[in-house]
Amino acid sequence: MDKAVTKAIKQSNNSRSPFRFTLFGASLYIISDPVDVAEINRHSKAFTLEPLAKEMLLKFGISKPATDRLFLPILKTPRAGHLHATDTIIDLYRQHISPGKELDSFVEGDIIPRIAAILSPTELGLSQGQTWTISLHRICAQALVNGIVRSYYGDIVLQIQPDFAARYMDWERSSWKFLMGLPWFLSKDMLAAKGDMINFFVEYFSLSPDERGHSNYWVSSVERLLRDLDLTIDEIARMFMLHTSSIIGNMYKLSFWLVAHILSDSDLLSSIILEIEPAINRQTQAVDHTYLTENCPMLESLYSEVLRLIVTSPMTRQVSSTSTVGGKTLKKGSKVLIIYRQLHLDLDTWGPTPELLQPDRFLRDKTLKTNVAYRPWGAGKHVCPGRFLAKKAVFAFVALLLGQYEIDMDTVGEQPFPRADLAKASGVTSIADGEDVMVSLRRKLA
Ligand code: HEM
Repeated sequence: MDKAVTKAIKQSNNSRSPFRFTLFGASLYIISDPVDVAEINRHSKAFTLEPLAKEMLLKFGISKPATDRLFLPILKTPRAGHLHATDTIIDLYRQHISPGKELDSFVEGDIIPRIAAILSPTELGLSQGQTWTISLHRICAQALVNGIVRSYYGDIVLQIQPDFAARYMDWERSSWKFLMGLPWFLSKDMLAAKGDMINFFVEYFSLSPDERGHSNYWVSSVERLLRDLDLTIDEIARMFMLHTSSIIGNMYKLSFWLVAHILSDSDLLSSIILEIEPAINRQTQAVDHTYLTENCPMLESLYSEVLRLIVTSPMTRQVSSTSTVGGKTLKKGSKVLIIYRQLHLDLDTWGPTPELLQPDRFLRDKTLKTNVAYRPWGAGKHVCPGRFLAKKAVFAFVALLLGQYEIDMDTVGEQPFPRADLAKASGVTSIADGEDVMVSLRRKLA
């Protein structure tokens, strides 16, 4: 999709005005001017997500009556007031993982201990002096898919699905077939992976709270809400599968790109190790996540720069009242498509070679983070509620990996920097097939 849209923008003489484009048979307006994108994000009533979200739920197997109930205002929830269940679920994310005590206790009590356990020398079977070679993609998925899923649903996940990450990857690899509506006989792998994921959640939500042995504010609040709306267990499973994909779908890929960039530049590696060192205790595996997010300017700048280059998520909205954007009239009922990558490669903002990574770009210019051409988390009503959690989890992962191990990209065979698969537009860019890198780990002295 990225290639097709870039080509279409070039064919329109790099015009930034909204233009019509046909994608997989559907007609859309492509919006690529950062100012127009900001306009659309500001007017969430005129450019709405609701009909598209409903379409997705129906396609994902939620019945029509249940989908309708998910969009009816619920008055009895004290905080939610007039919100409907779909908005209430987003509100619950914000209550749970916006900066504050709830987020800190989730990060300290669940997230860091689980990532630390997965990355511990004992778990990896590494004794002092030994070197171990492992796929970087695998270690990122172990820590930031298995670790995060267990933080949300508890360690019972291990019993229901010991390698949740591997099953999730099967779904991620094949989910484009679902999105494109391929017939069943061409989608057997996707259907099997989707079925495995749904079965996991059916099994989980069939357990009593005692049997689960773990409770998470967001999971139990959303479960209660969906049960109150009389969704079936199968529908509850499907809803959680969709949301769990938002929770785990991007952090492991972001960590992969972040660590790959750090390892490919020895000066950058040294400066980041120096920055994170005070935040990690190798003996206890304790991580000071506040220190990491407040006192590591180079890591912070690199994180912002990597996000700029790897967030490809397309944002779709439906025009609910005829509006003018960028001098063009967009008719009610039409759809708009914003590809964040187009903003993030804007020549006026990022200079003549926007595709090149500059680790200290955001350190040199502190205004860039709020520039209209920088929106890795979206903006407006639908801005990502998980951005604070994502940063803390990814920084903790980087600190636990680089703080505990001497780590090298395996240069046997002279691996070039891994290529991204820009054809799959799913949030953070995936690693192209066969582009994983091997890294060798040696335990540092405690
Ligand atoms: C690297 C990590 C992540 C990236 C790059 C990312 C990116 C984004 C973006 C660009 C949007 C806006 C989409 C739109 O406007 O249509 C979004 C929305 C969303 N994100 Fe994230 N996200 C990440 C992590 C997370 C995490 C950890 C969670 C939950 C724990 C999460 C939950 C959500 C949800 C629920 C929405 C929909 C919000 C709404 O519709 O109001 N994300 N994310």
